[in-house]
Amino acid sequence: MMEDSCTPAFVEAPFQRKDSAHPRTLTEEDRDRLKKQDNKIVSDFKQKKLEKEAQRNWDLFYKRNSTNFFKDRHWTAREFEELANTSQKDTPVALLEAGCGVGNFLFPLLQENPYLFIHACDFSPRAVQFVKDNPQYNPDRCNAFQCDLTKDDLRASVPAASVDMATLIFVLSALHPDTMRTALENIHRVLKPGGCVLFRDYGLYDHAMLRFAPGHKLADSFYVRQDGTRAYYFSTDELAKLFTTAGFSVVNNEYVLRETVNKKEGLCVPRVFVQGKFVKTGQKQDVPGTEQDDNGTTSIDKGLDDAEQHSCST
Ligand SMILES: C[S@@+](CC[C@H](N)C(=O)[O-])C[C@H]1O[C@@H](n2cnc3c(N)ncnc32)[C@H](O)[C@@H]1O
Repeated sequence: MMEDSCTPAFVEAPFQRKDSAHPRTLTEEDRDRLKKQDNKIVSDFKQKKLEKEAQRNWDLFYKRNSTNFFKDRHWTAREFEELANTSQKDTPVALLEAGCGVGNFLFPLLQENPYLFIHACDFSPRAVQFVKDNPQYNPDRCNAFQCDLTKDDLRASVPAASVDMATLIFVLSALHPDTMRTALENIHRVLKPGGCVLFRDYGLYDHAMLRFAPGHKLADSFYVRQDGTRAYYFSTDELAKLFTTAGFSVVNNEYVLRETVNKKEGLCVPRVFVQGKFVKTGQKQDVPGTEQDDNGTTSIDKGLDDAEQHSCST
């Protein structure tokens, strides 16, 4: 199985995979934590403020951390065979990295696969500037631009139906659930017919989700970190529904279980991620009840610090 440079050591967790049923068995303690989170939901007023300040909070995140927070993701070509450099490919492949951050995904990939051209966007202007300032940034192979996936039409920077693949790596979880479909439809417009989205993000009952203290829950599966950035924890079923309603068909969609080492506490923690491949079909389905209900804030016990709350080192 895949190994990642940003995690010193991990082993695949000994959990069972059962179709679309969730693979993790919750303990009494887990259930208790989830119940306590429900006792203190973030107020509507604060929720609206978080939505309004989403861009600012991510920009401040990059102001604090610059390019030092996320480590380069060297695992992606191993996890997604579509990204691998195969000798049969001699024509350029266009890729959109939606929510590119400071380029931890795109620079290793550009190095690995010489046939790729990457359009890379993020709604943090600071993150985009870090990408452009990277010595590896080459405008002949990369087009970095600022964009809010939920508001700005991607076609202003990427020709319609021109992209072979799009990647969403720990990005959709940062959006408010009500805006996820809009973001997917936006990506749909720039994909070629038959083009695909390669997806990896936080999964339901991930360790970080269970560790949120009361006062951090915004809605079902949706939380706010200490720094004001938000995180949604997906089930594979709702992910399938979301992509289907936005005009994609499901090729792969599964939970990925990992154990990561928390160096600070010397602990091995169970992580749950979701990984999938979704292909553009062109037909959108209106599934009733797609929209999430909106409910309306330190962490249980000692709580998680910023690094742990953002941890996605897989
Ligand atoms: C966890 S980072 C992932 C970055 C990158 N994909 C990687 O793998 O390193 C999530 C990124 O999503 C971006 N983001 C959040 N909401 C967004 C939105 N509405 N439009 C565009 N980017 C957004 C954030 O600025 C942040 O850089």
